[in-house]
Parts: sequence; structure tokens; C-alpha cells
Amino acid sequence: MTVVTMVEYGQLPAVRLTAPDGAQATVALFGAHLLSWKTAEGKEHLFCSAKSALDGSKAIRGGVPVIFPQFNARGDGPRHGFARTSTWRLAGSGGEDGRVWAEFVLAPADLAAPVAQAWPHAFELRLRFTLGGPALDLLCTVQNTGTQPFPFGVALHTYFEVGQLEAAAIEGLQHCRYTDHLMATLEQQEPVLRFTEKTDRLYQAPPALTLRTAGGALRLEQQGYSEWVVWNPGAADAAALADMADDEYLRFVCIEPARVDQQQLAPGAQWVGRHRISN
Ligand SMILES: O=P(O)(O)OC[C@H]1O[C@H](O)[C@H](O)[C@@H](O)[C@@H]1O
Repeated sequence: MTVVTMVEYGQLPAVRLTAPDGAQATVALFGAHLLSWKTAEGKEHLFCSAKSALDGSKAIRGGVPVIFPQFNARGDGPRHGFARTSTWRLAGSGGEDGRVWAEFVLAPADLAAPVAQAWPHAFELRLRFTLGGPALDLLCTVQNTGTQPFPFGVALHTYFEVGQLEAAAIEGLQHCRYTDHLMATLEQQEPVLRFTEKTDRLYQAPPALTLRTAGGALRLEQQGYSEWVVWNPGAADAAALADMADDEYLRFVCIEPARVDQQQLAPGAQWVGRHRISN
């Protein structure tokens, strides 16, 4: 039996999905933000900071922030866009084939007035979470519902719980080109990426990666996006973040399917991004 219920997470209303095998996901309406994903054996795969705001006053530090319509400062609006700080609607939910799903939607009428005025485009952003079995699927669609093109970037800024950063390794990036935080473009020589210092890289996307941790491995796949962003702030940047404890950077890595540059979407057109996380 699949179950979809409303719960409170911190002070945020959230949707909890439970699959027939016991896998569970919790998604806040604020940001359509996935806060927790547990596979059937009860293992939590996402990190969320103990210092994160959970009251809608600012973006959540952890889980899966939805980045739209701009990545970081690559646009004129707020850093990483407004989707992560807007309240979405639950558009539907259900169960089939042993899995459970819920879909969230954000459109101009859902935005705070100043946000809608600053980004006056006719769009519909949808995010569907489907879980059960070893996989979590995140289906993101952007629809241009108007008569003028608009530009957008998008990303799923997933914070994976890794337990011990020193044991975390990403496979699948050897010989891939990336841009680092100093804007140097390089090619990765190492077969495996490990985290020994601040890491903030935009990789031209190979379709699949493997994240290995002390506790197991996750396979990450994407279609429709153009980059993988890999981020860990390191000690100094973590200490400067008010919503992260100084040593919490040792517990997570962010691996993000992304379309970092704002590209145009024609009137009536739809963009689709698929992301699957499985173990
Ligand atoms: O602090 P935030 O706005 O959530 O951004 C957190 C991080 O997001 C991305 O991964 C960027 O590549 C980083 O440069 C940035 O520091």
C-alpha cells in the first residue's frame, strides 16, 4: 500500500510519501524541497544542517534545493533563483507498480508579488518525485505558457549524507572537463574525485556517476541537464555560513544535475530534466 500524508517538518508543511517497500520521502511545500529520503531499510541518504532554517524565512540548508530560474549569480535575480524560497502547490499524488509519487507545481500566481514583478514570465515549473525499490526519480519540467521566450537555468542541489567526507569518492569524472571556483577550465586526471579541500566544480556532464561512501554507493543518472556541479565548502567557507555548523561540511557532498547557463525557452515549449538516484 502506498501512503501520502501531510506532516510538519520543523515549522514547514510537508508531504510524506511511503512506498509499499517502506521507502520514505518528505517534501516541504516551501521550495518543493526534498528534506529526507530513506530507502526501505531505513537508511537516510540526504544531509540537512542542524542549523538550517525550517520556517520559510530563508532557503533550507540541505536536502534537495530546487534552483530556478538561475544558477548561482548567472542571472539578474536572487542567487540560485526564487524557486527554493517560494511555496509550491501539491498538484497530484498516487501509486503504481510498487512505487509512490507526488508532483509539485510553481507558476507566477504562486509567487510573492515582488518576485513575480521582477521575473514577469509565463512559466510552469513542475517537479515529480517517484520512489520505491532502490530508486528515487526526480522529473523536472519547465513549460513556457506564454507568447514570449524566456531564459532559465535549473539545478537540483542535492546534499548527500556521506558520514565521513574523507571516505567519499565520486567515480565517472575521469577525463571530464570542468570549471573550478577560480574559473579555470581543467580536465580531471584522477580516476576518482576525493574531497581534501574546498571543491566547487562545474563538469560538462557525463550521464552517470557513482558516489561511494563509508556506508555504501549510489548511482546518479541524468538526462536533459548539461552539467554536474560538485560542491563541498571546506572548513573556511563552512565556518562563514551562518546556517551550517563548523564541522558539518565533513558530512556531505553536493552533486547537482544542472543547466547552469540561462538558455531560452520558446513560447509553448517544454524542457524536461530527469534525474535518478539508486543504490
Ligand atoms: O549558499 P548557497 O546559496 O546555497 O550556495 C551554495 C553553493 O551552491 C553551488 O553548489 C555553487 O556552486 C557554490 O558556489 C555555492 O556556494
